[in-house]
Amino acid sequence: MPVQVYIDGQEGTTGLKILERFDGRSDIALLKIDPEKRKDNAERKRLIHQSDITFLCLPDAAAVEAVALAEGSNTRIIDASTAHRTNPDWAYGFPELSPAHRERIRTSQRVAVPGCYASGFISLVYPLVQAGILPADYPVTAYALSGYSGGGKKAIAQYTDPNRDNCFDAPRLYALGQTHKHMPEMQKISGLAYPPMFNPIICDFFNGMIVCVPILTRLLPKAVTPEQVHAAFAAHYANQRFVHVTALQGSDVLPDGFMSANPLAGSNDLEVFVCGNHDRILLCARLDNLGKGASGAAVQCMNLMIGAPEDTGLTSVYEKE
Ligand SMILES: NC(=O)C1=CN([C@@H]2O[C@H](COP(=O)(O)OP(=O)(O)OC[C@H]3O[C@@H](n4cnc5c(N)ncnc54)[C@H](OP(=O)(O)O)[C@@H]3O)[C@@H](O)[C@H]2O)C=CC1
Ligand SMILES: CC(=O)N[C@@H](CCC(=O)OP(=O)(O)O)C(=O)O
Repeated sequence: MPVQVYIDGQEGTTGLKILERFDGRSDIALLKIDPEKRKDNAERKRLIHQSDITFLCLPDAAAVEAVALAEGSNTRIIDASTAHRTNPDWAYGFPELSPAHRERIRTSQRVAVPGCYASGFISLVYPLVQAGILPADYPVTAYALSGYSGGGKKAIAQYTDPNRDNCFDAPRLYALGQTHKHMPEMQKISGLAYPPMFNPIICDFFNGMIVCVPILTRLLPKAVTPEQVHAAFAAHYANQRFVHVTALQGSDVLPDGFMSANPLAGSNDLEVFVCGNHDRILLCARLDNLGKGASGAAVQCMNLMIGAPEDTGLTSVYEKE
């Protein structure tokens, strides 16, 4: 019997990407809303109640509303929005963080999909806090590059407008007031005592992302080398299908010295890089903001929840091990 799945927000950037990942699956039966009725609450409620799994690919306020509409049903919800990521009643949808995270996702009625920047950040900081390398009160800073699809339909329309202003040609800093919406989950899930300083940059390419976290080793209570940090990541992510700890990098990061933000586009991969030197270690996470940063992670969570192989419908640029 196929699992009945409804996507609330099926016409949006994330909703459409989830649909793409369902191509060819016979274990799923999709419940589709008439596009004319996509904001009709009675129709949304009917489909949410009819489904076994509902994905929410909506702005935060509409996601909260959808959860209220689901009341009284047994529907399991996977929310791609920011609304429930720090809510203790919801599982945080990042199975590679620990066996406990994977198990909670598998058994939960409510799963929040991590934010794209947060996925990169947490993949770097959580293992080091757990390993006792990074103290909870370390003054963590992060900067990140994102393709414009991370801004949803509105940003895509701005960037693809043939008459756009030339300010869109250049990378643009934003969230300069240090209030980016991913900061609460970055802090809480990583186990940090304070919010990080976080500076995102939106760029003129469709999808792809790098999140960077610099570590000044002289600020750490215990001496640590890049080799030890690399070993901690390798142990933490051993045998994960989608999280890859790349070889320890020297000061020249990649063969030509550049790290591009888009080679994982379309995949559900996340790569961890340990760069820099003994004084200044630079951690980088590279992912597709629409893949492991959104729809890929959402589908991975669903696979766990319905007992399907975790990688069904998901691609990796790495050979299957
Ligand atoms: N893009 C990304 O990289 C990521 C996005 N997310 C999150 O996923 C969610 C969706 O984002 P994204 O796909 O980018 O957004 P989009 O703006 O591309 O799509 C949102 C969709 O929701 C629909 N919608 C809005 N209000 C309602 C409502 N009340 N009832 C039903 N449908 C409604 C919109 O309809 P209409 O067509 O009328 O606009 C639109 O189709 C957001 O919370 C976002 O923060 C998460 C991770 C990454
Ligand atoms: C480039 C860009 O605008 N990115 C979005 C984040 C995309 C994302 O992952 O956001 P949620 O998962 O929290 O919806 C932003 O900074 O608001």
